[in-house]
Amino acid sequence: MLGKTAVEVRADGVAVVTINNPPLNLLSVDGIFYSVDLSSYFVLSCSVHDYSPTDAWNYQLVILSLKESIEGALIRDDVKAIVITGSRGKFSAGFNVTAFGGTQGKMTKMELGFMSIQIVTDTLEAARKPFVAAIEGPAFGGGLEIALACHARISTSSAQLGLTELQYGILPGLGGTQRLPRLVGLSKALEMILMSKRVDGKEARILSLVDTIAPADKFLEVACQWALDIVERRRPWVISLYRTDKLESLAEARAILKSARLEVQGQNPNVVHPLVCIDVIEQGIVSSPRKALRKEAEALQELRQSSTCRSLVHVFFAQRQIFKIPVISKMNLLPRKIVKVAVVGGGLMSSEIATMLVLSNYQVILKETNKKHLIDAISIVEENLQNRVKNGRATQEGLEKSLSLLEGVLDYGKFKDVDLVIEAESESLSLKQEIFSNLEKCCPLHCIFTSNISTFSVKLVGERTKSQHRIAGIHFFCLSPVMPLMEIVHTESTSPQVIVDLIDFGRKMRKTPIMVSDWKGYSVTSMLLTYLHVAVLLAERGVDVYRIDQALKSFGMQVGPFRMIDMVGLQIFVVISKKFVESLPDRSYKPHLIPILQQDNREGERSGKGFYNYDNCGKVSPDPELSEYMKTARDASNVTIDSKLTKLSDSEMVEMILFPALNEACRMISDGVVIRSSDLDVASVLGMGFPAYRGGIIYWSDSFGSKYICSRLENWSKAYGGFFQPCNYIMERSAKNISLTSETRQAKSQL
Ligand SMILES: C[C@H](O)CC(=O)SCCNC(=O)CCNC(=O)[C@H](O)C(C)(C)COP(=O)(O)OP(=O)(O)OC[C@H]1O[C@@H](n2cnc3c(N)ncnc32)[C@H](O)[C@@H]1OP(=O)(O)O
Repeated sequence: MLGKTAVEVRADGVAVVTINNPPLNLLSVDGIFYSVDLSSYFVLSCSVHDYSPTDAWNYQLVILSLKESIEGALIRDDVKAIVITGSRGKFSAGFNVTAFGGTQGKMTKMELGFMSIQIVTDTLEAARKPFVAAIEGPAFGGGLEIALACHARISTSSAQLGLTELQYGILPGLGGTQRLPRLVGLSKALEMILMSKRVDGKEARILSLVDTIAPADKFLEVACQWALDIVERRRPWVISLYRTDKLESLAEARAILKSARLEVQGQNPNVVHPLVCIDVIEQGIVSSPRKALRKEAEALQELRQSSTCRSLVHVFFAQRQIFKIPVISKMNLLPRKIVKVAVVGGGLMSSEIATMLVLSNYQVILKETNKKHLIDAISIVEENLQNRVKNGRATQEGLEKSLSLLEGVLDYGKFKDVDLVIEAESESLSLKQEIFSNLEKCCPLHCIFTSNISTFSVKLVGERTKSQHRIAGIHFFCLSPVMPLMEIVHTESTSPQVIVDLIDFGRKMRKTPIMVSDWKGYSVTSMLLTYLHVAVLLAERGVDVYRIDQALKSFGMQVGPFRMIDMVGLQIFVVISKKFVESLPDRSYKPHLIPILQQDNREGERSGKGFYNYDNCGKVSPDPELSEYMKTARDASNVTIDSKLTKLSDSEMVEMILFPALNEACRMISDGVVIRSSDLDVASVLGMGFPAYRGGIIYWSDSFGSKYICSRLENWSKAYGGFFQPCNYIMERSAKNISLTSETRQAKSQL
């Protein structure tokens, strides 16, 4: 039965309690437990079985089944110690997060307090028999918190441990705020909790989060022996909640908490849950951990109903949906191994792609036709890798290993064992078609041919081959090395196997791959470009560049648009913009300012100057000289300062810059470019730096409604041209007053 925990009492007197709620042994199956008033139940009864009318939900709430199992083991005379583990190699991935973000149910403040205090603290941690957690696979959120309350933890080296609750806008609710700092020290605990950081068993051992690591075939045995050793007093019986030896002194702790508060306020000024979490941790340190447990439960009850929580839970599930490709997912195809990748073309983009590939341990052939261009391209890869060493993200040894994976070539001689080709040549259809014909002649039959950013449809690029089934597009997002997004462009002929291979390739590159249809060469990149273009339009009409960046940062974007252009590099921005402007002139803005900056070698962060100044220590500062460039750009293009725009409030500015990007996103939904609208929420978060706590760009639109968005775009389009013209999707929905997130009548993607 779902949600059951199994108990096996061994001959040596150890009861092994196994959480058995496959596939991830979540502690609850769904949000149902929030619709039950547990507080009144637990006042009446302490046994799950006494509560017969809702026996079914008892098993929905796995933690109650766990409580029953451990209470059963505690009263048995033949049980000396208890080991808690999870079935099928997974300890527990914590609570089902669908239970969070809703406002349903009558959960009172007592309920999570009950679980945290009566079950985890008073039944488990305070038991007269020792508990040991045997951890394999994931131990996240509430799963790890149960392990923290055990008197010792044994894990495999590949186990994954973390208190990931802040990722959902809540805080650890089963005592994690109190026990983790006491086990690993306050600094480390804050780092793990505030960043929802996951560590493997090896790192957990270094942190003293686990007591020892053991091989997968022995860890349960080791845990049982450890439990018996505690009984025999050969190992310490440690109650985490009252440990103080790992905690910093009170003065140090206060200083650490103060700087953590400043940091989270600086990073995320619009969310409260990290600050609430720090308050709860502090209370445990300066007052009493038990009082803090109650505060933790109350805070969880409050936070789980917030819009931040709802948005973050939406993003969590949207991210998981992305990997589900209707039809193909059901085929159960396994990805083929990609070992060697060829990059064709020696421009800046090819060097960036080659850098990412060697960093992901792929063997790489970089092909150019011109020797000098090849040498230049390889030196850019070297420079990229050197920069990683300089800023401490890699070692010299790592750099040498990465470089050893790269080989520059001038012909196709070494393509006979290549598994994947990424063509990144300049924008000439005939050149691209010729390259694809050559690839067909020189590469093995299984090799996948892809084209990187192109204004031409992928189908057209591969037209002269007989290999349509193995042709696709790969778009690395502009900020490729930093943005964890990758687009896979499929045609109607791309085979399901190739799609599965490319999704796996994306995952191995640590990117989230989003599927888009081969549609006139425009894709998610156009959403980002529109956002950047409007920002430039406003700046050229007199709005201060740094004010624009600050307004967008305050809204929650990871970086403002001009800082982002500097990070991408003006050269790459121009290359991508040019294609966008050429193919969609009515939907793009041709920036006048950028070429003027480039004339003075202001190429962005890489050159030390762009919209900002960058010093050698990585300090970024506004440049007072920028206003001169602005003036020159205005004079050269006859653009004048627009007092209406310079008087925009910050929130009006945010809308004016983000609604056109939303407009682009809506076009992609209605044209069936993406599989589902939530894919664009993920794309905006991972590709544009849109704040996840606002749920992504489409989800966010619900806070305005289609009518408002449409009317704003219409007004701007009257004043500033077709660039702002709302698409049919928005106009139709506005006319009917339907939300932009509603899936009704959404055009179907080809997949
Ligand atoms: C009170 C407490 O303090 C609060 C909490 O416990 S909050 C919960 C903390 N837990 C987490 O953050 C774990 C989140 N999950 C994960 O990171 C990953 O699922 C994992 C690393 C555990 C496994 O990854 P992987 O093997 O790739 O499986 P994945 O596809 O992600 O998940 C399998 C299914 O479980 C679902 N799932 C995973 N974790 C879930 C969770 N915590 N709640 C609800 N559903 C979850 C996924 O959506 C997916 O559903 P689907 O099959 O319908 O698409």
